[in-house]
Amino acid sequence: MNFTYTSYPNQVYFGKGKTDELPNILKDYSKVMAMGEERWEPQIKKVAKEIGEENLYYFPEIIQHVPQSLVDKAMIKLKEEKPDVLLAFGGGSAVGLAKALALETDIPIIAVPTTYSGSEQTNIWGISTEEGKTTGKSMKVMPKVVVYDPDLTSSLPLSLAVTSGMNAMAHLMEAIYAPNGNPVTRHHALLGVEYIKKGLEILAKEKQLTEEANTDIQFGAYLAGKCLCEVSMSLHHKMAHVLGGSFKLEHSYVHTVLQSFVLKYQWDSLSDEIKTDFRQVLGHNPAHKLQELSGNAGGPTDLKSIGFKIDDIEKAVETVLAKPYENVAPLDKSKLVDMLHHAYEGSLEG
Ligand SMILES: NC(=O)C1=CN([C@@H]2O[C@H](COP(=O)(O)OP(=O)(O)OC[C@H]3O[C@@H](n4cnc5c(N)ncnc54)[C@H](O)[C@@H]3O)[C@@H](O)[C@H]2O)C=CC1
Ligand SMILES: O=C(O)/C=C\C(=O)CC(=O)O
Repeated sequence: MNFTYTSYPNQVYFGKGKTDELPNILKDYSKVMAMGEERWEPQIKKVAKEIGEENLYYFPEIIQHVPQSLVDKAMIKLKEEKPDVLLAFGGGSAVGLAKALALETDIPIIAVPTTYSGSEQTNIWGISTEEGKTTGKSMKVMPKVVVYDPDLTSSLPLSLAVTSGMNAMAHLMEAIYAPNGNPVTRHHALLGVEYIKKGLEILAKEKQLTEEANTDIQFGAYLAGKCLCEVSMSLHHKMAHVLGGSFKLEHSYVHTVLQSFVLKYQWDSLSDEIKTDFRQVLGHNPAHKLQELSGNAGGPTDLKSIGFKIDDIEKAVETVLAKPYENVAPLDKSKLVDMLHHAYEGSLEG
């Protein structure tokens, strides 16, 4: 073996009811700026009550893909309130806003994820403007503590549980074949695939987010975020950021549909060892299996149904190629256009 591996430090609490530990986790800070949608106000207000209401300022506005205008608005409040810790309560969008603030201020983040996005485990930030989405990496945005409480993700509607689980699955997939991959990350990624696959199969069978499925997917999502942080993102994430950031499609839907088509695109360039790893966890046709995991659980399987326009294919590919991520398969414009046509129709044949 011959590899380089970087692990990223943070503390993880995982289990039902772990949110109750927040007052203790926050005890060394004097002022909390909490951000999260109104659905989490009761939980945030409960923390405020326990640490003293004057010690917590609550910012309830959250917008997906973190528009710069929202960051500016939250920054004005941050300067008034002078927090020494940011509490991100919610999905990747709440965590994303906290990251944008931390990037400029170096204030630490405590994250309480309520979806399976994995953002809470990464040093990756993303901010959108009219020109599209810019992403980058900085240790300033890596949450110091992450509290995974299945009691919070249990309220996810079935459809979102499927697509958010598939968002995490996409992180695992790109970690398995990352150009700068390593056996430690790959081992965790394969384990994550097993957990998420099991959870999604329960969703397909039971037609509801059972406690077992929720815990399986949430644990897989923790591993997925960790893996995403440890290696670089490739074609799939680049394409997803373009479709989400520039064409305003829903983040987890894009990830859900795209990944089977990108895996097919990459397949012939993967080593035999990596193909074997994929087959071990996803069966003889991993791309089909990924599509089936979403489709059988009622998730989307084509770009057409999630609002992508066929006329935008060329522009999307050009945007990807203008600033590509390093990728295992060569990036070829006509092949990428063809891939998006197949993804538009939801057809893995041909
Ligand atoms: N920087 C990183 O490493 C990563 C960043 N992201 C970013 O995160 C954003 C997407 O995050 P997501 O979590 O997919 O979406 P989100 O945070 O926008 O939430 C999606 C929807 O789910 C609802 N929701 C959240 N938790 C819920 C719950 N427990 N029960 C019921 N409804 C709930 C929200 O109200 C919202 O309508 C994107 O901007 C994406 O770029 C995503 C993954 C990794
Ligand atoms: O696409 C993902 O799920 C991973 C990374 C991002 O979304 C980057 C961001 O925070 O915008």
